[in-house]
Amino acid sequence: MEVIVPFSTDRPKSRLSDVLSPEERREFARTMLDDVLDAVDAAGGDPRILATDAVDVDSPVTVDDRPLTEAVNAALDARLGADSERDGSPDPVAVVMADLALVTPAAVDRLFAAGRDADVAMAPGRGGGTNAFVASHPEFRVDYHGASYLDHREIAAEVGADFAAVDSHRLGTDVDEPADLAEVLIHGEGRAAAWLREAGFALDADEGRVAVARE
Ligand SMILES: Nc1nc2c(ncn2[C@@H]2O[C@H](COP(=O)(O)OP(=O)(O)OP(=O)(O)O)[C@@H](O)[C@H]2O)c(=O)[nH]1
Ligand SMILES: C[C@H](OP(=O)(O)O)C(=O)O
Repeated sequence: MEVIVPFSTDRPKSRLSDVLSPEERREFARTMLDDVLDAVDAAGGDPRILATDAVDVDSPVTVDDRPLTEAVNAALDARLGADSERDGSPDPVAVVMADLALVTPAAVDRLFAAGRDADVAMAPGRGGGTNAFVASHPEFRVDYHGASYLDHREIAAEVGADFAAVDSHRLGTDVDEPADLAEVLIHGEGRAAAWLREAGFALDADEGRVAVARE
């Protein structure tokens, strides 16, 4: 299955600016991208990075500097279309964000399986975002930001697409804020977790909810 992986090269991960410098945020975003690409590959997916600028990586890259929603919708137009000459449904296409540092091949495989049974199968992120989905309905399009998971469920209903929620801790954990780094240190098995340890981050379980501290 083709898997579009949106990736912003322009001031990535700004919500981590209290704990990482601009150069570190670029490096960390890149390690998360590499983890996502490895998991997609290992699950038998065919990743294509949809980036705001050139990225030096072993998978194909499409550069589109429009805002996220427009760029993803252009990719969906090209793949799902509303092509009246096509027989049956379009092939499913997945969109998986590049900041899912806990993702594993098994988690991607579950997403693919759900996408074979529903017109739209979607993994919400914490806080109501949309971390990953598979769509095979010709009219499904995205509207990211805010509680986009709820908006996407509504869009699916409006176009008459069956919708399935994919309940997954690994797909549901996008790394946006310093508190999310604790999840990466607790559950991460890839390069992002190793990068954080190398950069001096460790769990801080002294008070209340487990957080991270840097040496
Ligand atoms: N192609 C593309 N990808 C984007 C864009 N904005 C964000 N992304 C990617 O979409 C995913 C979710 O991004 P966000 O967490 O909303 O934004 P971010 O830039 O990573 O982080 P913040 O600056 O903290 O909001 C990540 O994989 C980003 O790399 C964009 O304008 N275009
Ligand atoms: C792109 C956006 O990501 P978040 O800001 O929730 O990380 C969303 O999922 O709609």
